[in-house]
Amino acid sequence: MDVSYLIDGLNDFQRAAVSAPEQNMLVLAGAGSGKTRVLTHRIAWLMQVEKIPTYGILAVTFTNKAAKEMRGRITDICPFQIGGMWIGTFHGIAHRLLRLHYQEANLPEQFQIIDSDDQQKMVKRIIKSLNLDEKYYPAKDMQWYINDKKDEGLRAKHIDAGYSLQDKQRLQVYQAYEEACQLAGLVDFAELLLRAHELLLNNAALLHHYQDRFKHVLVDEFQDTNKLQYAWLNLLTDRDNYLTIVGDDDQSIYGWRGADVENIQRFLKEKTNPVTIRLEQNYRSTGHILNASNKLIQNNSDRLGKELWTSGEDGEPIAIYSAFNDYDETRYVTSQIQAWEREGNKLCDCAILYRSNAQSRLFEEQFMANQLPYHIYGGQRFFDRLEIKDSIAYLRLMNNHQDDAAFERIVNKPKRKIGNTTLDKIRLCAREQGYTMWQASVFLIEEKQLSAGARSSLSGFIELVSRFKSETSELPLFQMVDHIINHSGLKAMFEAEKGEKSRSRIENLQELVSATKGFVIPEEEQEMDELTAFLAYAALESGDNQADEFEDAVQLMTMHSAKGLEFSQVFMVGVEEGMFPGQRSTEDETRLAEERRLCYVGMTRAMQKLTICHAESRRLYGQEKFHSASRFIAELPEKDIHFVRKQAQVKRMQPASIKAPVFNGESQDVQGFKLGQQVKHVKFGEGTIIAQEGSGENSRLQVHFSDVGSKWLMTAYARLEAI
Ligand SMILES: Nc1ncnc2c1ncn2[C@@H]1O[C@H](COP(=O)(O)OP(=O)(O)OP(=O)(O)O)[C@@H](O)[C@H]1O
Ligand SMILES: [Mg+2]
Repeated sequence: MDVSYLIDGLNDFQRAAVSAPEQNMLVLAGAGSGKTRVLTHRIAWLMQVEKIPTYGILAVTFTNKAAKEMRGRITDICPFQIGGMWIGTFHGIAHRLLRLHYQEANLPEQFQIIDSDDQQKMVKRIIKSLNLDEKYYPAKDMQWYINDKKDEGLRAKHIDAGYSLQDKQRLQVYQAYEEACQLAGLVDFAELLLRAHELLLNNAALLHHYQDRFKHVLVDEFQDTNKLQYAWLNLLTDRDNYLTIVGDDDQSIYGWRGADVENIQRFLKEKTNPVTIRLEQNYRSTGHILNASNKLIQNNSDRLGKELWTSGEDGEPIAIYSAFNDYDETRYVTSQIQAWEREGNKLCDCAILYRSNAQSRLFEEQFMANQLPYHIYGGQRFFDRLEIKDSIAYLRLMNNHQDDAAFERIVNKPKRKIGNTTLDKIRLCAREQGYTMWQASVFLIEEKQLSAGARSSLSGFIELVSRFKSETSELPLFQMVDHIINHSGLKAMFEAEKGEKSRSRIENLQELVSATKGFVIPEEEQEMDELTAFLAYAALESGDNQADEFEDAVQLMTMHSAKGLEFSQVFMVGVEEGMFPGQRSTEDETRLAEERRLCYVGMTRAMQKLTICHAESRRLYGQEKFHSASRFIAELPEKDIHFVRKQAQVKRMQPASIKAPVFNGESQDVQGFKLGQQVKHVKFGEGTIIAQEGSGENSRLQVHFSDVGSKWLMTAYARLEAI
């Protein structure tokens, strides 16, 4: 078979990696050097040249989207079906293993995955049930504590209780939480991995089976694996099989979540004869973008060290836009995107990257006003909407009566007169008897330990859920969901609420029916029944695969979620001291280095055009904040950047000298005033209009006065005079 097409278009180093003999291998290289491409071609090569069957390959990626793309790319370059290949995220793969081997993993067959929100609620209930004060043990902190320990591979029983009361009680919460989850058959995200690791660690036969099966395990974005993930990979490839890792230490951006870049060194030390291949040619970005990102990252110490070059053109210098404020920043970006579209480019080739999700709001408003289609990644997932979580909780409880998280969520939803007194009794009974909420309810009903009213309401609920199970057991999934939505009272409850919000909730319920109708069990997950596979999908799906992804729309996302992606034109916004790097990161070298890596990730997403924006003032949490440009901007070489409005920079240093700012963005008239206009106020003196909000009677203007600084004024009452 002629496989030269798999290496033809590659450079020598890429080719060496793709066609290497079977071995443990590290591909260490900077952004845009073709790591992901090499990984895909390597998989195709292994199958065609080394004759590794599809089921002999396990590929791990960072997101579901990346997994889907990788499957697509391999399909494109392979002449045969690759259905049996395992490609997924750590969570997805761990989940499959646990489903397949739930008994060995000591889980009930119907175990369910809980998300972070459910987890927090569970932790909260545990803290309460242990009579601990949430002031000293905030549920969120305890949740972090638990997940952190799990990421390190530690169960409560492995941890030394220590001497302080606080340590002891935290451990007590962890232990009680573990017990509650075990009883209810619930598995949180960190638990998926921990169990999957223990599953292999404690079952030699199973471990050998998978070691024999997966001849090659290949991992993309390896720099962001945590200790436990590495331990699992290491264990799985500890026989006559091989681990290939692909990564870039300069792009390690999840340290705060336990990712450990030391894993690269561990790999080199612990695996047999690891071979390192470095790729140094960048194919993604223009010369200016590449050079500036290289220079930026050189400000970090402790790097493995890489230099990237490109044979491509220098392109345009990076544009630095100094906005007056956040509105100005938004308007500028919008006008640039409109111009880009007018030049015949596609909107989906254009991305706006920010440090935190909250920054998307102004862009959304501006895009809506300008009728620019946009897609936000990492916004609220469809499956996280309240009404969808409610419906899914019914499905879960029907599927597994012991699911306490689902029970708590819907026992009184819609209201069926099961109040807190009854619930507290159930919780107490559950704790004392070691029961789940369901078991405790049945017990209390049978033992007649509740008031007649409470008993009848509670047995009504228990019967309802049991009935659902028998009524729907023969139905296809979408009819099952339809039945539940209509007969649980959920739909009627939202209908009774009236208003825009409830209308959209009802539409979403309909959408859920459609989603289940269109749901196909992935080819490689055929062992699961439809309901189980769907519930897993709802829990693990990233929310970024929604239909409008295919629409031509501007892409908005955090720099974290942009990892691995590329766009012709990129805007990085809010690049200010206090925002990026964030306030807390400026006080800590390690955090600052991680922020710089994030900046490197952001910049290297751009192929042709990169614009970095910062705003001199910004409304945050209802307050006006003044920020200077980020130190990261100052770290870029002069020759690779171009200030779009240098004047604003000068002005920032000497605020008193503001006279006639040049305004480049679009501006609309607000009651006769325009952005950038000079005005006079009776009390504050002379100033410049730097922002506007709202329209007509309710409009407000922000004016920067030479003497007193910036003030927001109601246009209608400020009695401003144009000068
Ligand atoms: N040999 C090559 N010839 C032409 N284009 C290439 C070559 N290798 C990679 N590319 C292209 O360069 C771009 C970057 O490749 P890829 O996404 O694989 O890089 P990466 O190293 O995984 O980047 P990141 O670190 O951001 O994940 C892609 O558009 C890819 O198709
Ligand atoms: Mg990549």
